[in-house]
Order: sequence, then structure tokens, then C-alpha cells
Amino acid sequence: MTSSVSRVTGFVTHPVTVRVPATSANLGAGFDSLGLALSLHDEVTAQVTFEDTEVIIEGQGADTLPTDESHLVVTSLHHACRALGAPTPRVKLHCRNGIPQARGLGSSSAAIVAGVSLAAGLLASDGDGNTVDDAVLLRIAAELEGHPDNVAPCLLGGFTIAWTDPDGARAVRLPVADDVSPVIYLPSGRGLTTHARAALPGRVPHVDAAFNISRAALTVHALTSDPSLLLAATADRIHQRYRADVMPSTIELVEVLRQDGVPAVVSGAGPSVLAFDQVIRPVDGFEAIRLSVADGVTRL
Ligand SMILES: Nc1ncnc2c1ncn2[C@@H]1O[C@H](COP(=O)(O)OP(=O)(O)O)[C@@H](O)[C@H]1O
Ligand SMILES: N[C@@H](CCOP(=O)(O)O)C(=O)O
Repeated sequence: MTSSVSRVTGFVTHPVTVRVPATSANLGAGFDSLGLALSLHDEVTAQVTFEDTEVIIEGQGADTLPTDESHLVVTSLHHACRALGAPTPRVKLHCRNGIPQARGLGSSSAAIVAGVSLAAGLLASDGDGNTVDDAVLLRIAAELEGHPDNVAPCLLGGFTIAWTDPDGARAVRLPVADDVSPVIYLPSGRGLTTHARAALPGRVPHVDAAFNISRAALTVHALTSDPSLLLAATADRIHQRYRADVMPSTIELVEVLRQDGVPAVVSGAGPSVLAFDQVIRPVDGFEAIRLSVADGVTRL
């Protein structure tokens, strides 16, 4: 927590808007650690109100997400206010959502990062509404999400390595090589991260852990310096195969693409597939979307 947090004096009265990117976590071998920010975004505006909390939603989730205080952006904003020693305000929230939910594109992390960033933006400290640094926001956001690999690229942008210390989550952003070309294969069906995590075993064989350590380390080199190594680097043995029963067509697509020489992985906890490819392939049951590597949360 930055020292300025103790000087919080209240909330700004003007609206604050943040833009948060989608993220693809794991990147194959880097389970719960590696992540990439991608060019799909939610844009969220919050303004403190003396009336009841109100949530207006356009775009993804407009018909399904709650519009009261149980909305994830509001609960995250409130959690961050408490963590920063501030009261929890009622807010008017306007969400313009471009990130599909429950598809392995980090929508929950985007909502959480939006909430904690809006809290930082609304807190007025010595007349300056944004005095909480990214390291503090990362710790708060990762606590809420339960794993740091999506919230890290959502906050910092680009390609990130995240890890958890006794004090909480930490992350570094690394530069991405120019010819890294992400394509997302988006299925129409949804899959909750909690379900896909429940499919994982409590232990994995030592030999598989060793396999993944070498590939995760290689992924750092491949994404930053030599994308020709991405096929070898993105092989995984500790999570994707265990998830096959809950997303069979996703795992099948990963295998078909990899057999064709395309570095392809389950995006996050699925069911989308992330491929690094110069071409977009038509695939039955999936919408192929060309994306680029994005920056992290921005205050508009
Ligand atoms: N923009 C959003 N606003 C409010 N809640 C959201 C938003 N995005 C995601 N969520 C919540 O998170 C759930 C999806 O989270 P999760 O299963 O982790 O999928 P994802 O891979 O998209 O993060 C949604 O069902 C919803 O409850
Ligand atoms: N490491 C997590 C990543 C979850 O990402 P999401 O985008 O599906 O929320 C996991 O594999 O469970």
C-alpha cells in the first residue's frame, strides 16, 4: 500500500472511466503464472451517488449480469475501498462490455481490475484522485480472483509473469516480439473457470512438473525473442488434458492445430482456444478472431 493511502480524504464527485483488456492466461505450460493482454476491452464508468447503486450494461452480458450491488465490478470496487481504508460508496456504473464472459478470456479479471482501478480513481487523496500504485492494485485484484495470471496482464498489459509471495501477488511485464500473432477461436458455449479448476487433480507427476517447467521457461524466450519456438514452448502436461472431459471440442481443436504445426493452447481455463498463427482458419463451432497484444488498464 502506498503511503498516500493514509491521506485518503474522500471520493471525487466527477465520473471516472477505465478501459480494461481481455487476457489469455497460462499460455500452455505457464499454469497460473503466464498471461497476455489482448485487444478486446470493457469500458466502465463509475460515479459516486447519494442514491441507490445503479448498474447499466451494454454489450456482452447485458441480459445476464446483475445490475445491483452484487455486480462483480461493484463488489471489487467495495473490496478495494475497504482494503485501502476507505468507506464503500454507492455508485452509478455504466459498463460497455466487449469481452465475452466465461470463455477463458479473463472477463472476471477484467471486471475485478475495473473495480479496483475505479476505487483508486474515485478516492480523493490531497486533491489527487489516483494515488494507489499498481503493485497494491495487483495484490488486491489477485486476492479477489484467486490466481494472479489474468489480473497481472490486465493491469500491466502485454506479456506478464506473475507469482505469489507471502505478501501477495507480484508480476513483471516483458516486451513481446513483433511477429507474435494471436488468434482466438471462440466457441458459442460458455464454461466457468470454477468448473474447469475443479477438474484438476491435487497432485501431478514429478516428470510432468519438470516437463512444464522447461516449456514455461522456453515460452518466455519464445514470446520475447523467438516465436519460432512457440510450438515446443506451449506444450502442457499439467492442466489441459485433465480438462478434456469438460471441454472436449476445445481440446480436440488444440490437438488438430498443433498437429498442423500451429502453437495452440486452451485460453485460460477455456473453452476458447488461443493460437499463434499468421492465418485465420475456419473451424466449425468456433468464431475465429484476430487480436493483437494490448496495453493494460487505462484511465480515460
Ligand atoms: N464484465 C463483467 N461484469 C460483471 N461480472 C462479470 C463480468 N465479466 C465476468 N463476470 C463474472 O464472472 C463470471 C465469469 O468468470 P469466469 O468463469 O472466471 O470466466 P472468464 O474466463 O471469462 O474470466 C461471469 O459469469 C460473471 O459472474
Ligand atoms: N490459470 C487459470 C486461468 C483462468 O483463466 P480464465 O480466463 O478462464 O478465467 C486456470 O487455468 O484456471
